[in-house]
Amino acid sequence: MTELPIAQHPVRPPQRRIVARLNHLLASPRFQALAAGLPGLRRLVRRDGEALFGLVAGFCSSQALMALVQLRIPEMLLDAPLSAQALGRRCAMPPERMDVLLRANVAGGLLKMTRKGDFALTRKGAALAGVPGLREMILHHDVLYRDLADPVAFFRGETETELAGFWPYVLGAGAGGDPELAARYSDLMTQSQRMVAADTLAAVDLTGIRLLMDIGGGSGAFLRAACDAAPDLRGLVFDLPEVVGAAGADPGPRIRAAAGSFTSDPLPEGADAISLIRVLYDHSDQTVAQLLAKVHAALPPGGRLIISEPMTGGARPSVAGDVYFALYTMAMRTGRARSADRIEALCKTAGFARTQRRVARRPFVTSVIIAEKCQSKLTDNNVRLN
Ligand SMILES: C[S@@+](CC[C@H](N)C(=O)[O-])C[C@H]1O[C@@H](n2cnc3c(N)ncnc32)[C@H](O)[C@@H]1O
Repeated sequence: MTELPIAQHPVRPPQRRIVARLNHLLASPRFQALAAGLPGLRRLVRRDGEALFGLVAGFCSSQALMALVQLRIPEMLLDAPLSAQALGRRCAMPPERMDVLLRANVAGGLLKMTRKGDFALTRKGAALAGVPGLREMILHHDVLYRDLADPVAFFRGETETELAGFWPYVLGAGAGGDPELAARYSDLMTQSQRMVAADTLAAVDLTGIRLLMDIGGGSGAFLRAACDAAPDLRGLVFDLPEVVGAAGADPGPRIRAAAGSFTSDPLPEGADAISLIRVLYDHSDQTVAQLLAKVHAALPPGGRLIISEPMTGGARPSVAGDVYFALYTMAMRTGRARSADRIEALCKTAGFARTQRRVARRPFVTSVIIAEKCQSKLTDNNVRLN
């Protein structure tokens, strides 16, 4: 590993000197030891230390969670608490090792211990067993975990990531062309789509929309939920041929499907609103700019574009957006998680008159932006509504 030189700052303005001194003081083991004993600072030092240790140990917690999920322990505990011995027997694991696994998940807040010493689900643990798609999402993280094994190489872009192969569809129409893989991906997406659809529809008013085209709509789960919410709505799924034609694909009543690639084919006509649900973050800025321009051209005056996907926190980085989704999309190697500001800017460059952010219920599930095409055919002034 190459040793990098520590940055040198020959001349620092006074404010920076103060910040630098403070940083050096906080980094000094002597100060840390002293502060840990001082009544005023003790709590602060302990809180910082615990937070730091949480980050240091985070990968162990994630793997303890993975084992819990792989072994289906949350499902086994749904009806009643069980002992480490009983769970060990069911999972072919020595009881003392099972005890370590269970305790790690007690520390993680998913399990709790009963007075008898058995293990039971906490509220979060029960949710883990019930949230659609969460189990599948955790299980496929073994791929991302391997991709992150050499983090410096990963961040430098030197890793041949496995995740890029897991989602071959993002490489463009025709890539992969494997119906079994397409069905597996659609299944994982459909599971989590229910939550994304619910949160998107809670943030969006579909009144007045007659035909909603969901580009990259997969198996049509979002449109089914949208049609349930708006009885007069019809839907059109536009997705790659191997997704639209996957075995058993049936988007449902009032929904048609059209096969094609938004990178190389024209978009179907006639929709008065278009949705892009978890599509933009799979693609480069260039592809997104071209797609948004196509969407803008396909909409009638006043037509709306609904964008829903997890976003980064912009000036306030978040764990969901800037740790999980940013690294995930980086491992996919074709796209990136973007902030709401960035997506709005791309919409405006594509010609949209107005953009509006909608408060999403759970930003770790999705965030929503509505972009509106100008009512008249004249060029608009790019107004932002907030
Ligand atoms: C992350 S999935 C999201 C699926 C669905 N919207 C959801 O939220 O569950 C991205 C979708 O975009 C589709 N897609 C990717 N590239 C495409 C392209 N060039 N043309 C049309 N659809 C594409 C994929 O097949 C996939 O269904």
